[in-house]
Amino acid sequence: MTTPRVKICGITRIDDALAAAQAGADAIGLVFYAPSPRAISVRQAARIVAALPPFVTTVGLFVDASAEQVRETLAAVPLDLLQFHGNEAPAYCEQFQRRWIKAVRMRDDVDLYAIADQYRHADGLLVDSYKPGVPGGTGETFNWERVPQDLPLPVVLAGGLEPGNVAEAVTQVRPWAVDVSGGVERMSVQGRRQGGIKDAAAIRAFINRVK
Ligand SMILES: O=C(O)c1ccccc1N[C@@H]1O[C@H](COP(=O)(O)O)[C@@H](O)[C@H]1O
Repeated sequence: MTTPRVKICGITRIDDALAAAQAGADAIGLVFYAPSPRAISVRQAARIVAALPPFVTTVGLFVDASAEQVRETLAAVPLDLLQFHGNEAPAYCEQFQRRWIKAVRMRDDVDLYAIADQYRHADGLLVDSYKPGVPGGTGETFNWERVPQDLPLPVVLAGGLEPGNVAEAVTQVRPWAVDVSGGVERMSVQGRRQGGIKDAAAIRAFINRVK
């Protein structure tokens, strides 16, 4: 089995981006979706990308954004890949002349073969948990048995991954990559995740478990 790539999503601070890179992350994700606790401004995103060492893929996450918002972001931030996490149609995703992946929220009726066919020009399918009213970053897992091994697109597994469950997830699903956000965030004293603030030790533990 190929060792899965790791994307650390929801980065909002330069120090967290550098911690992810030093721990061996293959990609970082920047959330351009205002309602998210991990939302980032274009200006801060540009600063983070400029601070990164080479060979770390920069991913811009959008949720049903206008095409203008995506274009304006691309003009200011050198993103390598776009992650569409809403209800974007294939033609919309293809218009930016940039590599892209499509997120699929695993509702009960989802047919991943049909979606892979519909989004056949994507560079990958990101499979995430379904929670009504929450487009992503749910911190919840889903039934990994629902992800077939023979999809025609690279699979990025997401949804509630953390250092304690990622090894099992990788063994079961054999994804091309894994994506984590909440599972490597700092905890408050009340035991709540601090949206957008990462925990360097948790990032290291997560990547060590995968690799
Ligand atoms: O991180 C967010 O706040 C977010 C908001 C809207 C859409 C997607 C979002 N994040 C993505 O959700 C999955 C799972 O996150 P988690 O590990 O369960 O917290 C992941 O792909 C993030 O990139």
